[in-house]
Amino acid sequence: MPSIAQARGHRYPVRMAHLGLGNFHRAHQAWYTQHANALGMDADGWGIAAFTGRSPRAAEALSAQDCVYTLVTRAADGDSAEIADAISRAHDGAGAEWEHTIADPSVAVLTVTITERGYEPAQQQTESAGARIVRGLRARARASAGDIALVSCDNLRGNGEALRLAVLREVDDGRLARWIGEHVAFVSTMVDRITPATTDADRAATRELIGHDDAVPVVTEPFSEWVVCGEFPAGRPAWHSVGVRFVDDVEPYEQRKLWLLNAGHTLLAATGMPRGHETVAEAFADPECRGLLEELWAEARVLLPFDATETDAALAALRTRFANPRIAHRLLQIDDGGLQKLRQRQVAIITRRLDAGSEPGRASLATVEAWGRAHGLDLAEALDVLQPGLARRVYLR
Ligand SMILES: NC(=O)c1ccc[n+]([C@@H]2O[C@H](COP(=O)([O-])OP(=O)(O)OC[C@H]3O[C@@H](n4cnc5c(N)ncnc54)[C@H](O)[C@@H]3O)[C@@H](O)[C@H]2O)c1
Ligand SMILES: O=P(O)(O)OC[C@@H](O)[C@@H](O)[C@H](O)[C@H](O)CO
Repeated sequence: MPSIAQARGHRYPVRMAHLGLGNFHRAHQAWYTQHANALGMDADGWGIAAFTGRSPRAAEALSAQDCVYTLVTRAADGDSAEIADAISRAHDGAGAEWEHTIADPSVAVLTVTITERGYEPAQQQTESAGARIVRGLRARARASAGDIALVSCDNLRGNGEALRLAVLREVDDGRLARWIGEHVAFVSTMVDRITPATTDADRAATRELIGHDDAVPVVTEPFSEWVVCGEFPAGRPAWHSVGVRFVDDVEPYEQRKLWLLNAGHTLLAATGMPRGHETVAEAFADPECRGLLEELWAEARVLLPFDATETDAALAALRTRFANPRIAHRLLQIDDGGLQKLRQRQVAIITRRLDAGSEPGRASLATVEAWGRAHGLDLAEALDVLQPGLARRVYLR
């Protein structure tokens, strides 16, 4: 393993950009890119220009150490460290470097992790993620820089299409809309790797592990998965050689991930926090929360197009992942943006079950009820805030 100091000397040429420089990007897309680079199948390798979504802080902190950082893989029985070097430069996404980078013909791929909220129109005067992407694409069209693939890596069903809509909503001129139609591919993906926010204890553990300071390490779990569906008209890293699966239909994988893992997290956050739990592992160890979680999984698994053996294997892996006591995944972090998350998770399960003529699911309703209570709403009000008319569907079956 190179040291941070050695890795700082070498930078891959920027051929990829990323919007939403958070921990997840650094543990997932950047990690797959680094491992593809290490195979040496592509002589130059792929460097990433990473941009922050809302505040410049993450870019400043990462730039201060030449964008090299420690990725700590935290298993139930110990930590291992690798030096991550696929990010070549980091910037504030609000600045002009964003347009320069997106207009660069060497840049073939833009990945995004902008959270579920990032797909909505901007509040007040802030630039929405869609508007920012359009600012970049306008510069690219002007520079005749050619095709690019936009790859959504957020926990959303049909995330490639959701990104396309979020971008097109911000386009007000027909020529640019046509250029986007001809030159921009929107790629959907299922992404999975539990990656909590970094704490001071994580920084101390990293120092212990590597023998020197890293101000911005990322701690993640051993499990990782990326399923991708779409075209890359200008090329991409050799991700297929490092475990990324390319499929014709990503929807079943998205549903499995959203309705088992993410809905499970949301249930543990909504029902675990009022019981005094702070992390996923704590709530998972509470028989009350665990019982509801198992019920939720029973409600969701019947909706999935996988055979019983495959779903059993996914659930067995999830039980191990959620029980990992060394990953301090805070329920408060999962709870943030709960409204948008519940719509993708519990509400999707409830409506699919109602569509199929089944009862809505006790555990899914209990999650909505707990979330509603925390926001001063009763169950019927919470259901209608999440989806107008849903309470009527649930009660008048
Ligand atoms: N952390 C995980 O375990 C994990 C796993 C799978 C998928 N994801 C996806 O990645 C997203 C980011 O997770 P993270 O752990 O990196 O979070 P983070 O808090 O570390 O980073 C979030 C990033 O998104 C940007 N962002 C937030 N709201 C935005 C908006 N409205 N417009 C543009 N950019 C915005 C922020 O500026 C920041 O760069 C999640 O919301 C989820 O959709 C995360
Ligand atoms: O990342 P969010 O904020 O969309 O949701 C919180 C968790 O459910 C999520 O981060 C999972 O840990 C992740 O999706 C695992 O791959």
